[in-house]
Amino acid sequence: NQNQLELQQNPEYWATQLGNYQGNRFSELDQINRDNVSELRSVWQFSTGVLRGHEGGPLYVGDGRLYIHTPFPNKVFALDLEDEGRVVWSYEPDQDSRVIPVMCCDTVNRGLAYADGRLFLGQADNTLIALDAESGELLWDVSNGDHTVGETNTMSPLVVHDKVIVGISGGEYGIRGHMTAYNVETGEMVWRGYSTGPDDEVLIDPETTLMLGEPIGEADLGVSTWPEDEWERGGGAPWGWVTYDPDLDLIYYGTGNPGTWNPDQRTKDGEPADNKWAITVFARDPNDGSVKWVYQKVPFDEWDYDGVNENQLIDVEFEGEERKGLAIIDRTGFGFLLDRETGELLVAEKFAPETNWADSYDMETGRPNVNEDYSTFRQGVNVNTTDICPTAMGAKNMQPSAYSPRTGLIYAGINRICMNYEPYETEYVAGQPYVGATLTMMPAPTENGQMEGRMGSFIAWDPVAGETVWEVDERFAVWSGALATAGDLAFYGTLEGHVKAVDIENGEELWRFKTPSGIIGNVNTFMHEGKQYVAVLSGVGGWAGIGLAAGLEDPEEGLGAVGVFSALGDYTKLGGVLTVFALPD
Ligand SMILES: O=C(O)c1cc(C(=O)O)c2c(n1)C(=O)C(=O)c1cc(C(=O)O)[nH]c1-2
Repeated sequence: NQNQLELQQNPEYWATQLGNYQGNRFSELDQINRDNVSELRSVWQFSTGVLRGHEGGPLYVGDGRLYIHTPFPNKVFALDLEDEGRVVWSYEPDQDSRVIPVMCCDTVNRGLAYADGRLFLGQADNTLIALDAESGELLWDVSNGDHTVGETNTMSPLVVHDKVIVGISGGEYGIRGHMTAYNVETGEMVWRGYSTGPDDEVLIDPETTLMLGEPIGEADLGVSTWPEDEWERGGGAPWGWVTYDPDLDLIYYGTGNPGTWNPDQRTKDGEPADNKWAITVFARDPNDGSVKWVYQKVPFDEWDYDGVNENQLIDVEFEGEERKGLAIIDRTGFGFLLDRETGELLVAEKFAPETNWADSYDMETGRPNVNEDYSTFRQGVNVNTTDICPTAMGAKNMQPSAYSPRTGLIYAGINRICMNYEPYETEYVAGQPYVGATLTMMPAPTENGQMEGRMGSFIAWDPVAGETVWEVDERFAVWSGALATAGDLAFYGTLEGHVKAVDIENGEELWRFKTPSGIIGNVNTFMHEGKQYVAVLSGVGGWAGIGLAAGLEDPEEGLGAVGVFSALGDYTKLGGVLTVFALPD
């Protein structure tokens, strides 16, 4: 989209949730920098009036307003930046509250998209809407799914050309994932590509769609790699972020976990089956949805390693050659680097050293070398496989990472937790959970000098060398999106509610501020009338904060999240607040 591209190229704006199409969450602004960040102060705060987890962040497109959103009921606010956040307009959709209990991981929403004077929001109940940014008036709405069968929406749409592209959630309800494009002006559906099923519905051509750089060759793997009709309940919900390369004209996203979490129900002839195309990176042509290449990160998932984490598009030098790279800080604990033109796998190394479900990746086949001791399938149904690292939450969840072209490093908040996982036989009932596993979680083992019992860290990752350059321990999982700036700073939030700025070179903490609630949103920055601002939504929740958000107390509830984060309530409580920071005049 030409307007979105122009806005992204202006460093004063923050026009899309990930900062640019490439997903880099990097700002060229340097008014706030290493030397003065200690003076950064809150200039105003705004309470959204909504209690549960606040993900995503504010957009700024140069019109003197911040556009923010909330979790269910998905209110939208336009706030006047020149008048301490005065509400210019607000919009509240009318939604069926029966969607709340079918949202797996809190009633979160990852934010608005913007282009050509329109704001786009994917409501929890799958209604995709376009609002007039000037007035807040509803321009059109369209239904992208049915919440009565467990389909919901939490993701932020992405505008590419004249299309707004949106996925769907419901991997824990046996839905069939898809990515869909709608016309920006009318809301009319243009294409839909499913994650599982026959090629003509996934929009794969086995003769031309590549896998590891070669044509797939075999037809309908999205059907044949499942037992019977299990692909119809196959999950693969693409509920995370979409990135876009304007030169190659390709969009990139990953699909979530396959159907039930009980691997035994996804075998063929009693042996593991690939369950394609769950946990797969898709490169699609945004014009017609056709698939250019696929890479399945985890064939036959046994741990809920949803593959939806953001695909950062970065240009790298790899073995002496310039490559158009795609980097992932993946849920599996591995940092991947792929060629984004062909889908070839270049690097797969552990960024969370405790990762034990696989020892490594076979770079020829692109498959993980699974460790049988932690294979929940080999250990068996109704057997509790213990001390698997990372947990089903992944070594990194949806919290988007940042990339600085100045350092060539990726900055990410990560999770340091491990789990016990016991699969059990489950039956599909539309609109009911289709999970089939019981989980408990505990802090990952620490090494000398690391914070005892720490459950998170903030890391700088070299995506080409496949090495962690520095890391900072955090008490809880870091569930907030990172920001990197030309002021030599990296920012992130913590579940206790701190927003922190660290030295991008070594992770040394230079500034912190305690917001009113835990942070699972993303730190954004922009400039208005010569002043650089930093802004973040706080409001604890998400899967990590589900105990607080949904009032759960049994440690096994929230699939083990309630138990491992039970101490969180000692540090923070619920409540959505936008905090805007600037340097003193
Ligand atoms: O498979 C799915 O459909 C699905 C959806 C979502 C979601 O939409 O929030 C999450 C997950 N899975 C999931 O596995 C997960 O770890 C998770 C964390 C969060 C969050 O916002 O904190 N959402 C989700």
